[in-house]
Amino acid sequence: MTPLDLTKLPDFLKTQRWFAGKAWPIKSVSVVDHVTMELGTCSFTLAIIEVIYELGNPERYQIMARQTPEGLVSALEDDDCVRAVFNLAREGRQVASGSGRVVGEWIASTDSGVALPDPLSVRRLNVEQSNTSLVLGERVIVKVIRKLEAGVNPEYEVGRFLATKTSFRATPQLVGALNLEGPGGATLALAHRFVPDAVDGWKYTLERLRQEKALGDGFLADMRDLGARLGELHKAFASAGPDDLAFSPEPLLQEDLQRWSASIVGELGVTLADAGRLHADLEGRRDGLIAYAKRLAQVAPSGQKIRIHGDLHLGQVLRSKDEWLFFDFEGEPSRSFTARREKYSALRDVAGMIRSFDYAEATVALEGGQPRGRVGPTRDAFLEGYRQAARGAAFLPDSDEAFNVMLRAFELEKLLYEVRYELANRPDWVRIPVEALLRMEDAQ
Ligand SMILES: Nc1ncnc2c1ncn2[C@@H]1O[C@H](COP(=O)(O)OP(=O)(O)O)[C@@H](O)[C@H]1O
Ligand SMILES: O=P(O)(O)O[C@H]1O[C@H](CO)[C@@H](O[C@H]2O[C@H](CO)[C@@H](O)[C@H](O)[C@H]2O)[C@H](O)[C@H]1O
Repeated sequence: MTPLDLTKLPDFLKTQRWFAGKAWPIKSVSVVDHVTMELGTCSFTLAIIEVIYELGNPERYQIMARQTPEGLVSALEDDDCVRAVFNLAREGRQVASGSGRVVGEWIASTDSGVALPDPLSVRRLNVEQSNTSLVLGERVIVKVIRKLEAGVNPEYEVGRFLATKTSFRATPQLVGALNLEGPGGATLALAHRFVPDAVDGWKYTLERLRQEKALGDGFLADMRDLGARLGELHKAFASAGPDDLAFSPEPLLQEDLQRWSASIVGELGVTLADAGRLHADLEGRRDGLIAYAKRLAQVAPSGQKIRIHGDLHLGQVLRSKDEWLFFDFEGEPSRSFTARREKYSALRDVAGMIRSFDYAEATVALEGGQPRGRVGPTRDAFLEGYRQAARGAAFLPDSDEAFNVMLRAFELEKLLYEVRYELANRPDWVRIPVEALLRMEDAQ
């Protein structure tokens, strides 16, 4: 097989949808590890490359490509190669790499439900995404992970935990994975059950808000259900035994609350410094907002820290057959894997979803002046479902007051994250979290 022409990599990267560094001048690209894949009719190079920019931190990416006289071509454009990559996981095969090995894994306990058609069709998911997803036989969705981080991938770890250690099924089950073991170790691909005809929660909610000026009972019942499923997800996380160190619940201590509170105050400083130039009126809210974070440090500690979803919003749930399913457990993309794997208060996920209701209402209002005021009932229904499902759980704070103070502080934390996220990615959207910050009443 012709080796890859490394001098062509920067140009190749700039044409790839998943490449996050398009705006930055590249200084150099080097290969950290590679595998020559000779898989039946398909041959290509799987390479882990490191991109060094003129400015900023280096990034690692996975490419699966082959050299042709016309230039580099992605192997995933070839259906046979997609099937061959999938079969590495399906058959639990191993292939040596330059400094480690690629290990395929098929999760036996979920196998029985995945009857794959033969021949196995391949469909590319043409959506804006930071990875590359392919649907096989309309039964399995394989996500080839592009930007690689150091450490254990939370989406792999959580998917494996839920599929093998719990009976929680409100999620497309993880059925297989490809991991690179060795010095450049990383999760390379994940295979989940594909949910046909699913609509994501964001599209679903926007549609309902567009149609229903006054929210109907059906929509509020769906939101109650969403809350209940989240309560069950948290109960599944909290069910880990004491030997499962990555998942077992831990007591929530005063120092946790103090650490989280200090971190929110720090994020407030950074965020107002960035956003304050565009939205001068935010500065006047600084003290009022700091009070929310400070109240968090004064709460009497109760409940537990558990593993959580970590980046929960309406785009991270699917609606299919009148059921909600949670997916994409990779956590907030801007944080390190270590930070995303930390145990936290479950209320952080609750706050994330509540923020999404405000985003949905603001989006519909911007489209054509639909009335405001629908976040409150949506939030109430969602919280009612959550509290009912999680009632008596050891991970929840032991008083309503602590519940509310913590929830408000995590809503503020998410709002600040959203301001930074929007400034970096979608400046036109920054007004949504900024306006919500301006609306926050003074903490009691
Ligand atoms: N199991 C699944 N079944 C059906 N559709 C899915 C499934 N998982 C993901 N999707 C769809 O694929 C899109 C991209 O998946 P996601 O895991 O969010 O990729 P990325 O992390 O690259 O953004 C999602 O927005 C969703 O619409
Ligand atoms: O889905 P990702 O893991 O990439 O999450 C990131 O992008 C989200 C936007 O796509 C962002 O979510 C924010 O916008 C949503 C509407 O597009 C809204 O529903 C969310 O509530 C809001 O936070 C998310 O924060 C970011 O991590």
